[in-house]
Amino acid sequence: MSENAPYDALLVLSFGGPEGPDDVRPFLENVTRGRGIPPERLDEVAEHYLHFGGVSPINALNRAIIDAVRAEFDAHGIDLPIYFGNRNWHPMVEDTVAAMRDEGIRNALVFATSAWGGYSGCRQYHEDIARARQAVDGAPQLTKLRQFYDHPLFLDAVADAVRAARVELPDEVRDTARLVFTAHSVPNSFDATGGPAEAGGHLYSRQVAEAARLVAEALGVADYDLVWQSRSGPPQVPWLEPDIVDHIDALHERGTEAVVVVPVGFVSDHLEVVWDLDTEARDRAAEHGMGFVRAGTAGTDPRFAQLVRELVEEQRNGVAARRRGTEPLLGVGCNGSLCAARCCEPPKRPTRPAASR
Ligand SMILES: CC1=C(CCC(=O)O)c2cc3nc(cc4[nH]c(cc5[nH]c(cc1n2)c(C)c5CCC(=O)O)c(CCC(=O)O)c4C)C(CCC(=O)O)=C3C
Ligand SMILES: [Fe+2]
Repeated sequence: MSENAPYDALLVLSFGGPEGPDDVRPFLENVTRGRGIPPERLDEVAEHYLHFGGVSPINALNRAIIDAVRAEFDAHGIDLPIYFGNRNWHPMVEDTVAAMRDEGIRNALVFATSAWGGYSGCRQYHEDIARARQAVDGAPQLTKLRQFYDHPLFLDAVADAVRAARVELPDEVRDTARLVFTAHSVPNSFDATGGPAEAGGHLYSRQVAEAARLVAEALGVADYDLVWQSRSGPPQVPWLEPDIVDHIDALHERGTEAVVVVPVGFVSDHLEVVWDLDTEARDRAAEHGMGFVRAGTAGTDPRFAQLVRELVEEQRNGVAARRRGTEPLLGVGCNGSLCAARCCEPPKRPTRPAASR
């Protein structure tokens, strides 16, 4: 096939999540295989899923994003079929890529549901693409679209979600409520190797920090915090800190009366949002008598579908990239090739201490 063949489909590639109680354990095993996550942590996370009947909201949210992108494509005369595949749960990306081949797809674009660079948000999706192609004879060519952490449509959707959340706070604390951005923590060692080596590392945390700054700027807020959530690995392995729940304690100590929590690190209200924020962080704030609201995520905003269309048009038609930030912006790769040589190279995984085996 010619390198210049037109693109003939879009694959939406995501994390995946369980759809019932029996899925929870096998899903968690898929996520954490070879990752050095302690079994106690898995028991705890399984409980979080079971609390919601073993169903993660993530698959339904991704299907809603796909419906919105379909409508956006139709409105703009883009006739690409849209497929859905996941890293960790059904529809698994390997099965989706096989179906794409069977339906005659030769050269597809891939939108991964993470705005960020870094191992988990970018390189691991390249790896998923490579693994799926390896599993499927005659797999289509798959070109991953870029990171979008500073795209105006993403930042404006987040800023409007903050405005909408703030209104829900009681009048007395609305103006003084502290803006707290949060994103998924990662091991420090993974953050350190994020991005191309010559760019200085820490691509993920730098992009998250810049997105938070740009959203705060759009809101006219000078003073805000950026914290992390959903840490998992063994306690002796350092991850990005502070944790959101510890931070709520710290803010309470300082006399903060209310918080607006902004999950800028996530595209949709999946389990890490509805458990770690809407349950754990909210309960802690309530214990302190603090006001608490949580902003929505960008995935349900109509601008999110426009963003996906713009990324497709950049790749398909050479339309210029729109962005507000200045951190390195990568993420494009064909058939699982990395953004740059050794980009986001994963350090050796921490192994579990002998005593816990
Ligand atoms: C940076 C990042 C994103 C954002 C970028 C992106 O969106 O891609 C993200 C998203 C998500 N993480 C998710 C779920 C989980 N992440 C886990 C574990 C881990 N995440 C990590 C990082 C990230 N994760 C890391 C470094 C680990 C340790 C294991 C490893 O080194 O790989 C575990 C294992 C159990 C535990 O929590 O310990 C689960 C269940 C879900 C789905 C939720 C649902 O089902 O609704 C989503 C969208
Ligand atoms: Fe995660």
